[in-house]
Amino acid sequence: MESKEAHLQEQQERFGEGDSYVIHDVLPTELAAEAYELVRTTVQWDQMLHKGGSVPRLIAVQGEQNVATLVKDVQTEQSQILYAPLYRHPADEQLACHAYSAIVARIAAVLNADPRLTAGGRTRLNHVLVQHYRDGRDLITEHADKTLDVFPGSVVVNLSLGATRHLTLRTKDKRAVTARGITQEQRLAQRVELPHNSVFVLGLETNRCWVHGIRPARVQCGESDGGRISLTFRAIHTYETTDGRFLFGGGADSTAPAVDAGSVILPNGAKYSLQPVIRNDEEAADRLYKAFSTENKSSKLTAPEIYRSGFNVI
Ligand SMILES: O=C(O)CCC(=O)C(=O)O
Ligand SMILES: [Fe+2]
Repeated sequence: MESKEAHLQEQQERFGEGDSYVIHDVLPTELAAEAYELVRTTVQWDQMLHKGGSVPRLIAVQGEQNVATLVKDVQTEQSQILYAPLYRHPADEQLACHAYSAIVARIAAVLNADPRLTAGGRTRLNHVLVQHYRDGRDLITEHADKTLDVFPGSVVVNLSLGATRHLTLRTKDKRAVTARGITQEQRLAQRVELPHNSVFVLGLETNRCWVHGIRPARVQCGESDGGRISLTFRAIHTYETTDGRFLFGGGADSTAPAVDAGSVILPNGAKYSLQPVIRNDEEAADRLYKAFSTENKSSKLTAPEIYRSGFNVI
């Protein structure tokens, strides 16, 4: 049994740096049949603004909400505080993170039960960016996913529902390619087919060295003009209290001056000090934007080198 599975895994086509691949027929048949319509009709869609314009697709953000124990250092009294994962990426304003809706929670439960998607159970897909490509014209431009808030060692899990589209992968740097005895420096490109009910697993090494995007459908080449919904699940290790006042965790600035906001103890026992969220600080927002832009371009720098001590700006 085990060797058959290992054999199948070996045969699987690998993309990017070899840590990325497609898994087909991920959701059980019944769930796969109703998921597209249920997500489309029940999710609260938003328009996302980037550089003053609407991006060409609809977006919704959801995450697992949990209750932590709030501990004030000077008091013995404890209270409870609600928090949710925080995933920061370039947008004029971060969209509100809603609790997992019923259909998204059902999908997340299936994905979280698969050890390939959770680093063998060590990480948890606690956040999703849901995107509706309404027809073949909607797209996402090439980018690297922003890993400031992503759990190191996790994978990005991108579930496709509806019409088949293709994801384009392209190396950030030129690489030496030899064809017919001639060596040239060029950016490599790969095309990944994303049919209904497939998951594209994006490994973080591929994300460091390659950008990815979804181009408009090539209808004349047989691609469908129909709607597609992608659910990009991530394991996030930065959190925001749902009152919007504090953040904590992996992507928060660990060197910020201590405040007496107290600490939180999560259900798993982990303890973090609360950092006040910084808003409307152009200088801080600009530094974060520059770091995002570096992640789009650099294959040399790792996330800790790009984001250093973290950020408290949203
Ligand atoms: O829709 C897709 O499959 C890609 C989504 C994506 O790349 C992202 O949300 O970062
Ligand atoms: Fe992406």
